[in-house]
Amino acid sequence: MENIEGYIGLCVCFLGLPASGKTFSAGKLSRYLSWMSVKTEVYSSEKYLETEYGSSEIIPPRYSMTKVNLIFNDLEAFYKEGGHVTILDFNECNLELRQNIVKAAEKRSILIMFVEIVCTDQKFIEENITDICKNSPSYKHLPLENAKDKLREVIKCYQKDYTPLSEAEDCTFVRIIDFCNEVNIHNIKNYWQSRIVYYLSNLRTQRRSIWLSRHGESEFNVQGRIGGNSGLSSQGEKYASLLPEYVSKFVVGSKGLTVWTSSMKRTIQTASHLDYQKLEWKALDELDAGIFDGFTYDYIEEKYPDEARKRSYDKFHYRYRGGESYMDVVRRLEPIIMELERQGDVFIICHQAILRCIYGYYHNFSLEELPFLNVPLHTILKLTPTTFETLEERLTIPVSAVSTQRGKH
Ligand SMILES: O=P(O)(O)OC[C@H]1O[C@@](CO)(OP(=O)(O)O)[C@@H](O)[C@@H]1O
Repeated sequence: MENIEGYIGLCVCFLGLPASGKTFSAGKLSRYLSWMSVKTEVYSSEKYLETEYGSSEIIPPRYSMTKVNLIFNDLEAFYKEGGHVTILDFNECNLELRQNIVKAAEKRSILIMFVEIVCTDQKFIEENITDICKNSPSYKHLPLENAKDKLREVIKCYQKDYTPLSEAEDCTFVRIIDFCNEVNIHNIKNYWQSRIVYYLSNLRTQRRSIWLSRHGESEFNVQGRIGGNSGLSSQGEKYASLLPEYVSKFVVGSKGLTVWTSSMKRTIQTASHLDYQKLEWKALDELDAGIFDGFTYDYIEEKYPDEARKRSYDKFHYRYRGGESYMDVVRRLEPIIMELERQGDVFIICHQAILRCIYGYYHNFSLEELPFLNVPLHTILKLTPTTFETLEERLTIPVSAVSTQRGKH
């Protein structure tokens, strides 16, 4: 991330009532930025209230100037160690808190951007209340029904002095109302702020899943060759022909399903028996192995030992001569991620390196870990992002296939 002129870093400050979907959006934004190589950290502002929270008192504690300064001292330390973006998640939205934040940020040359999340969907709020009460350190020690009553009371308290952001405040903000049905933007100053607005205004906070699979085993997989555009092996064909049966069982609500494939033969063949709307994406094509396309790993090690060494030394950044690195793949997958965040039921059939990058985004793996993630052939993954983690189910289809997983060496 390039420096933001005149500032030591950017702080994205989420405001809104508890259970409105803020923590989900803040977590997703953090994952997205980290995946795009922007060093990002979420600071749970609640942590700074710990001593008072969890008592039998319903009136929630407030962030005094002293507390806001404590938070900002930590943010400052993060930027000084090379961090780029911090994300704060406040369970309230009032003028005094904003003024304290602006003061603390100005003093330290931190650029502030507010994100106000508004939700009026009672069903969604109630689901979130349950989720928070089961998972949040402030509530999970209480019996569920007591915790829910307490949180509802806390929400009422925060509602009393809720002041929406206003153009008159002269600060940068985006207000997202009811899952992006309405988005208000004010005073965006630079490239990263506009990227963040774009991401957040595509993000659907309602619970939904995506399904992922590699193509069926290919002829090249059997021969241990990388890249290429070969067709499916006989085992791969079997996988493709069984897919409709498993997809109809495993993919809930599959009527409106869209199947995304790459533009390569092996993914298109794998999807060929599926009777759903299909979309081909060039951006989902496998990592380009450049001049090594079609080679085996043994051959590369024998003929190009330096290249093999460089790749095993830093697999994420290593770019094949005339081809791509995993980092390049992440860059080209960004529009796919953006589109996925907007869409409903999607089943993606793609390739090993591509799947590792998408999977890593949803599970928040570090970039260095992506090239080693295990995504076996003939397995459907169902990922369901929630506020606190991405839930995963794996369905292995009983058709044997070679393993193409290689450990670190
Ligand atoms: O990054 P590594 O572990 O080499 O794996 C990526 C490779 O996975 C493969 C299989 O080995 O994907 P795919 O099955 O989609 O063909 C190669 O084409 C590709 O080069």
